[in-house]
Amino acid sequence: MWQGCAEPVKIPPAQVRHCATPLDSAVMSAEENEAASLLSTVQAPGDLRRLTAEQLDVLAAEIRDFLIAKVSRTGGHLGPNLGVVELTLALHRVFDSPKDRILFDTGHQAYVHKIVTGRQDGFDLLRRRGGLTGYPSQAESDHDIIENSHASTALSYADGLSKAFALRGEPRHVVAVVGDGALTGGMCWEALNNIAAAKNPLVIVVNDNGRSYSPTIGGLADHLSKLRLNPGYEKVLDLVKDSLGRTPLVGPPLYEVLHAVKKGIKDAVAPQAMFEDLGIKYVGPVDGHDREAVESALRKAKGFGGPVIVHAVTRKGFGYRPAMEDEADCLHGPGAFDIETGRLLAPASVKWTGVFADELVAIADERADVVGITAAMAEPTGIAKLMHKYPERAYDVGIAEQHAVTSAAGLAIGGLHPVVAVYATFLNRAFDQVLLDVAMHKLPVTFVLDRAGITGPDGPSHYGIWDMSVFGVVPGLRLAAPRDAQTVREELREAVGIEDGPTILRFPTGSVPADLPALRRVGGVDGFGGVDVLAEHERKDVLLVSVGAFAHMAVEVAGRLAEQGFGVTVVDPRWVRPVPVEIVALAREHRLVVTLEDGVRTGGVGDAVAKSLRDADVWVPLRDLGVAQGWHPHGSRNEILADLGLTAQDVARQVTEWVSRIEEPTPLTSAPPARARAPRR
Ligand SMILES: Cc1ncc(C[n+]2csc(CCOP(=O)(O)OP(=O)(O)O)c2C)c(N)n1
Ligand SMILES: CC(=O)[C@@H](O)[C@H](O)COP(=O)(O)O
Ligand SMILES: [Mg+2]
Repeated sequence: MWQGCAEPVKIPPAQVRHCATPLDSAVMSAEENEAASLLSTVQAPGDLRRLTAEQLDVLAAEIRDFLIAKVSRTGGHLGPNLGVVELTLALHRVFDSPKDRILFDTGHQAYVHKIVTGRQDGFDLLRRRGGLTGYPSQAESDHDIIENSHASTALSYADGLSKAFALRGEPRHVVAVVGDGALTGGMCWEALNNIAAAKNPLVIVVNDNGRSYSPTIGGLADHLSKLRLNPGYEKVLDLVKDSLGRTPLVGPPLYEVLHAVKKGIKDAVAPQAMFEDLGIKYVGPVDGHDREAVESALRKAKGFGGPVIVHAVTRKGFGYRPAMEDEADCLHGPGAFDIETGRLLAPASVKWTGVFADELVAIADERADVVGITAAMAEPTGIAKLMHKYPERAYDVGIAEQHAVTSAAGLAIGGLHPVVAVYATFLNRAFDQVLLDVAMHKLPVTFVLDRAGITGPDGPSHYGIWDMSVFGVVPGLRLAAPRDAQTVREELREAVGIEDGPTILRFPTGSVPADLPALRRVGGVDGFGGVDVLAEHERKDVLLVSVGAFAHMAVEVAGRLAEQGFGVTVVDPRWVRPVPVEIVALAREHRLVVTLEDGVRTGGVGDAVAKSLRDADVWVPLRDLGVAQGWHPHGSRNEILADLGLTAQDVARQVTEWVSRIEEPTPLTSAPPARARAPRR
């Protein structure tokens, strides 16, 4: 099985300058690059069609220079895009976008598409506020369609789009580029089943670089590697045809006989039966870095008149040695990096993920029943640390979150305690599995949601802001939001200690803040639960319920209000869903309750606390702060939080305004005051 990014295949001369030496400094500077003759002349796909083969080779090299120079500054998906330079040039030469529609699955590999569709100037602000998004964007270009960065959706879009064109009688081609990793997602197979049945013209380009982050797992990956390692069926047939064609008399009829038994030949030279048995023609495998070969395969597919797969074999990080030699993930999505070495520029720091990974391994040392599951993201989620120490107790299921959850249910039924680690946003697609396959069966499965809350550069489809609302409705599910490293360790242990239902732990992207010890803990039983008091004052004007990583901000807010004479009690519920009973008791002692969460307000912790107070007949006014419902643009995490008013300064100002509007309680000399009316929202 191919393990690295640096599989020994021929490197076209025009690309050699990035591979001459490990420290090859031939990469042009951004300024030189901008002056590059060919790249600056390409503003639309039509410009590609007037270039010669030699010019296109030089253009491919210039695009690689451009990608390395730009992404080294902004960070982004370098490896995937270096791998699709020739493929994308071929696509835009063979098909006529936007009349023909080119869809990119996941969309992280669409930088070259953006470069050749008039957006080179935007790369200085790639994934930054006001700049290009890291994925296709309809607002940026009518060449773009899928904005969702979640994998395995493109074939379903393509199925629908091709049906629409067929029904409307529009002679437009639909092309979907899907990675071998994305192909491990179940939706792809639901789509292939329908695509085969519909028989509409549809070109599926499998961009097979053998990797998601790490080498792609599973039977499909093995099948693709068999195809990769076999000479292309078409090449063999062409060879047979040529040689037989030159044989007088016997030749041509014999070729026809051979062609008639092509099934046998195919199985022999290119076992792609799986696709053909599905009713989808297969073309390839083709060297995805040989642009002319790719164009030839695409033209063949374009003219086929039905669903057809073009299997392109590429290399992630192609043409840039530090990426090709990066065993972890071929520089899949680095932050800013040094061009000479490929090493990240950001100083090392303790990340939330690392704290989780270390504690998971420590727990696994003590408990043989604890196992880990990742959906093709072992390194990014920290499961890799468990995988290295206990390879038999960590499972990479591919980009298959729904399967991951129900497989975890199976593991739990089998007597184990699975820890499923995914990014918060990706668990959305497995809601039904969490609800009915895990929770309804009261199974001990722990979900660890990394990148919870506003993440930033990846934009709205990556924001992990729905989990506390969506999973808060699951009966028997308990959800914790640690505030620092110490509470990650504590709450992870509490979670794996729960055997009668699912648990969720959620924490944001990036570096973990300093530990914030509690002044005291209220409630909690047998080492589980309890609400931590982080700050308090002799006055009890405001109960500030701070969720997870917002704790430091909340304590700063309390300090700001104390300067104005208002007393704020800051509490961290730790387990936020269901709402701890202690919160209701604490609310009774205050004049105003404010909740603060890195998640959508709708159905979030604030709404849940308000409901708890109502149910307990506690009529203290409550205001909730969190992420407004909507599609928030990309930017840095702090920029987006500031846009949402989620900064200490904004929160302090808002709380001051609210508490100032509530009359001070008058000493009880007459009938108890009428119920305080919650301020109009
Ligand atoms: C549902 C979902 N799960 C996980 C991810 C994270 N992710 C982004 S790219 C990627 C690997 C994709 O591999 P592949 O489709 O082969 O594309 P390549 O990067 O190799 O070009 C993963 C797992 C995602 N975007 N969507
Ligand atoms: C495309 C995708 O889904 C991932 O590559 C994602 O961009 C990774 O995000 P982080 O950089 O936060 O790990
Ligand atoms: Mg791949």
